[in-house]
Amino acid sequence: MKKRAFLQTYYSYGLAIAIGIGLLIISVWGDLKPTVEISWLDVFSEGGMVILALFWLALLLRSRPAGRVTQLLALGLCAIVFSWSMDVADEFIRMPSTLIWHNWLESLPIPIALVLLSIGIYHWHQEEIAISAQMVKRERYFREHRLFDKLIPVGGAAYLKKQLKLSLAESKKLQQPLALIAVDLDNFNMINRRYGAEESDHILQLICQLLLLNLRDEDLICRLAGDRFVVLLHNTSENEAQQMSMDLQNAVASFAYRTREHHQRVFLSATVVTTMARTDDSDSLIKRLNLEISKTRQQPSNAI
Ligand SMILES: Nc1nc2c(ncn2[C@@H]2O[C@H](COP(=O)(O)OP(=O)(O)OP(=O)(O)O)[C@@H](O)[C@H]2O)c(=O)[nH]1
Repeated sequence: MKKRAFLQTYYSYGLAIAIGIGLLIISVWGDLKPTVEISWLDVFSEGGMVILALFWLALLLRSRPAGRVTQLLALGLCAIVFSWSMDVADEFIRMPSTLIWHNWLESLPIPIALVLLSIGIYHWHQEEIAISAQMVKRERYFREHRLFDKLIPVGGAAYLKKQLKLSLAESKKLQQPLALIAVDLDNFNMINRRYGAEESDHILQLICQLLLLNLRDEDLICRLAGDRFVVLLHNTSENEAQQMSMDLQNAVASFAYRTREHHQRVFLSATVVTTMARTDDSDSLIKRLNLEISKTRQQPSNAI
């Protein structure tokens, strides 16, 4: 069983058993209230809170890998769901007024939950700092997961346009050169047909990693479309950008890869072009890059 599926089962069963035991305890000591005494408004609002907390728990367990942060947050949320469930049960069951300990079932888990959640959120914060350091070449000014590519964890075309607008404004203000490099894999259509979509997806992911390795921390890479990546180079001269584009081209050409199934050696090459941002806006700059790629491809020395 996968770790995430195991976690989901483990916490769901644990929580269901805890709630079951809690209900059993209060129903042994208490009596069912007559319908007229039940406050349905309280039942719905408290029930809604339980459903919300279950929703948070489900999102957490579905999205996070196993580990200390997940464990602390999940335990904290389980304690909240347990406490709020007991609160709902309290609306249906009347406990003898001489009993005081049953209130602990509702009130005790809450401070425990808050402590667990606080420690979990603190470690989550530390984890986020570490992840942000690794994401530095994929996000420059902001993170917007909806604009990130699902297959390859870098920004897509919409993210590139937004970042380009910000970079253009910044380079104008600071009077610094802004260079762009486009890397387009050659004959990727053939790779797709020969090795299948799954293998080609994997190759695209690896190529993106390879390009990332060859960039500086202040550069930003996005996937403009299919097999075309664009790199934004802040405060970079044309000569520096040309040198980097040659490095990227050489990196792709020397990419040594064997397919996962039949271990066939895959050879790749890329058409790489460089352009400097001048007076144009983000749309015309991207258009210019695409045109440069087509022109370079049509040159006889690049005919494939
Ligand atoms: N596996 C995979 N293939 C993709 C993805 N996006 C686009 N493609 C494929 O990439 C190929 C791009 O085709 P073209 O634009 O003709 O590029 P090309 O075959 O590299 O041709 P040239 O660029 O002219 O060398 C097509 O076969 C697309 O199906 C993707 O996310 N995954």
